[in-house]
Amino acid sequence: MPVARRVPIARAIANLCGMPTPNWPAPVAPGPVDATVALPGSKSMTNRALILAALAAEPTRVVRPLRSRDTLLMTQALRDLGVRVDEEGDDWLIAPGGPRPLGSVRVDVGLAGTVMRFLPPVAALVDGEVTVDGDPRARERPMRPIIDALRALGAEIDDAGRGSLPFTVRGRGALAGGAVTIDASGSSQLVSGLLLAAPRFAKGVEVRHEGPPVPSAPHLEMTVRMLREAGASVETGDDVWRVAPGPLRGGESVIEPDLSNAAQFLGAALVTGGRVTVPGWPSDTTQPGDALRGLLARMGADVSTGPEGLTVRGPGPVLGLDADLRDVGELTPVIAALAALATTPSRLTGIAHLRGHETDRLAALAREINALGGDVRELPDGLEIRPRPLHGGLFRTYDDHRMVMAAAVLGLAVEGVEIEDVATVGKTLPDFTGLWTRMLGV
Ligand SMILES: O=C(O)C1=C[C@@H](OP(=O)(O)O)[C@@H](O)[C@H](O)C1
Ligand SMILES: C=C(OP(=O)(O)O)C(=O)O
Repeated sequence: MPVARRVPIARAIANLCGMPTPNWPAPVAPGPVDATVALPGSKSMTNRALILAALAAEPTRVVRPLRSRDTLLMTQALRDLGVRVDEEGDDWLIAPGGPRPLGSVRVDVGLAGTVMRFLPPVAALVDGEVTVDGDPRARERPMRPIIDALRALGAEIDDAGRGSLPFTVRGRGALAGGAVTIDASGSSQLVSGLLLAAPRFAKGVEVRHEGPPVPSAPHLEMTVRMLREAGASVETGDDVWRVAPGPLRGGESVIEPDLSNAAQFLGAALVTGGRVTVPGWPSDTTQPGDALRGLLARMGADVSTGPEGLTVRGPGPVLGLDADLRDVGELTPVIAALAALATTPSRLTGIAHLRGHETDRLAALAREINALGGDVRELPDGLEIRPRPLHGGLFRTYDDHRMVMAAAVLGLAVEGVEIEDVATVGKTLPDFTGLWTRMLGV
């Protein structure tokens, strides 16, 4: 029986017996892929749009948002703060006027960086007590700089001295705001979170970064652009961002397809010598996934854009890559998987902050690719990957959606790759296995 057919039957039996979901056998590509893959909305844009809408003075329609664990956690968290979020067809409608006065509530951020960093500044505007917590791993992700910054801006936060989740924000219905200096080298989201809520701080905010470089520059541009589109006045300089106080507009916030989630599908074209088109690729975007055009071209792909979208073809061997991925860190797991299948070595640097992501991604990628026979060496801020023939085996995923995506890319070319807890991919792409098997025609 073909590998892909076994999966639903095994899962159905396991579900019926109350057993844990079995590992997912990653399908080997039956030949060069030839597919068009329409992708759901961007996680990063959806969660920014929701925060801005919650703080706006007018109703907002978020058009074609992503529905996944991270964005559903955000809608629930905002509802917990008294914000009204309604479904209308594919869209979400957010009513103005929130957050509202509360007694005390608990908010679950799961493992979502965007929720754990974007929500607390909104909680500081609430008249009430908001306890913020998440998955066990969420308690290890960097939070201290934003807790300290919110305190410096006037918030009362009880974190029992931990500097991490869980903590309680005791809001008084308003926040003074003002100037603050933070070290955001651990995550750009620490800056984005402060900026997104700042139009509602009495004095707005000036955030200055001091420390090693801030990662994920495009995500900061996304924050600034979406704030400006919502009517905020934002000034930027070298490692400094200023947001003036003022009302936010509502209206329509149209969510682009998630370009970071295109990585594995476009990568499949390269690995199999086929063709994949992603429709609706924006011509002007702040999404870091847009960098895939250049990165995949350097790895040997033929990349073109047209009215049908972005098309990647794999005309020859996969080439290794020497690249600083600091700006586009979330692309690393899939790029590392492609590098493990390449014909020449790769060196990926500038990504020390990935050790604070869903899991320590540098350690996890090295361990799991090496468990399949690979040759990956951890650097303090990256990975060195030398191609070696791989074999099948279990690929553990550590609650990390992008580890699932990386494993699926390896499985295209390596017989017998079993992906642990494939459902964890639902953090940003719940229909991943459906999209993947349809792309492959298996
Ligand atoms: O602001 C955002 O939407 C994001 C910023 C980045 O975080 P880091 O700067 O912590 O890498 C990125 O990795 C994450 O997936 C989404
Ligand atoms: C790092 C990521 O997520 P988060 O928003 O939880 O930081 C990611 O999606 O790769």
